[in-house]
Amino acid sequence: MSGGGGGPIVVTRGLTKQYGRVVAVRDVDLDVGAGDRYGLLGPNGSGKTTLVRMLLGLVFATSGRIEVMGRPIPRRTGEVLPLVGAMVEGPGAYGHLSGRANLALLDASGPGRGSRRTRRRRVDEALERVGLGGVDDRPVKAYSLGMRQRLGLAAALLHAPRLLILDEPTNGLDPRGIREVRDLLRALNEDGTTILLCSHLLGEVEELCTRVGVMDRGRLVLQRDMADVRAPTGRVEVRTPDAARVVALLDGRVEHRDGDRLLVRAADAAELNARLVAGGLRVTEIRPQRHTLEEVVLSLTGASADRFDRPAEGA
Ligand SMILES: Nc1ncnc2c1ncn2[C@@H]1O[C@H](COP(=O)(O)OP(=O)(O)OP(=O)(O)O)[C@@H](O)[C@H]1O
Repeated sequence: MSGGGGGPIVVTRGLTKQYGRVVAVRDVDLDVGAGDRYGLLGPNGSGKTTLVRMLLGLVFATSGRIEVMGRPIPRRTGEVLPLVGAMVEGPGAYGHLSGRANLALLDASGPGRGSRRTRRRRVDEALERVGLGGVDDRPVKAYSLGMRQRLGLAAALLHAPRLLILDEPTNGLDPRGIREVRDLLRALNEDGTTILLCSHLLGEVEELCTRVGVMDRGRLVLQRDMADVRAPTGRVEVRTPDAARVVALLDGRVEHRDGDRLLVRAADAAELNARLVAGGLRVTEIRPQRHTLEEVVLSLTGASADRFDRPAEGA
């Protein structure tokens, strides 16, 4: 079974989950490779949460199989969980305790041992990493949603996981918080942590992820490295005040014209530019055409981009 970037970290084959008559996840073959920042993208109700819950052994599949770090789930979930940091249940915490006390409790129940001082440092470091280092001892029930989200992340980071699984990690954060979480996830990933996150936000996945999976009504309808999604299409976008003459010069290679903008079949923008200039034609702008993730997703799901920002009907 092949993974995405490095060796396989999460692999599913034919994974299906049915709740009564609702098929929440249908026949999914997921491949997350070591070192990936994998974004599982899909509108609300498309099955992302159910899928990641199955990976963690929290929900049992109806059929299909799962391997996380080479171990079959759910049979060997117990071996895998100490290597995984997860925030999928929403950032749950005891409201009457401080963030630090919540993490200390969690740490005490976790796999990592060590002296009191080691434990204290581990908690402090996790708080520091998510930007809650200076937080006072007010109870979690007084936290904003953004602070709770950060605390949930800190909990997922406590034991230096090899794999982080996060469901909508920027939920409730303001633009600055979103950027901080994104930077944090990039830094963790550079240190070797594989990241699998669910999101209904195209922009978030496009910005952060190296690999993308798109869910649509329970199916994984696309799974690709972002570099391939964003690869040049073999066409060049040209803007020129001499559009009619360019069309004549290139004879049949112009696929589309919109005023002074042309779409030209050509592999190399620099070469095309040289040819136009040599022909005495002026070029205002020229660049290889690339598809955005949004264009790729829409061509696959045939739906409006709006579906990624609000609940799907009848899902
Ligand atoms: N415990 C359950 N019992 C019955 N149906 C469920 C259950 N959990 C999920 N579903 C259904 O399965 C489908 C997929 O839900 P899921 O929560 O996995 O989607 P999602 O993409 O994560 O959406 P969201 O972002 O809203 O959580 C939905 O139709 C949902 O109603």
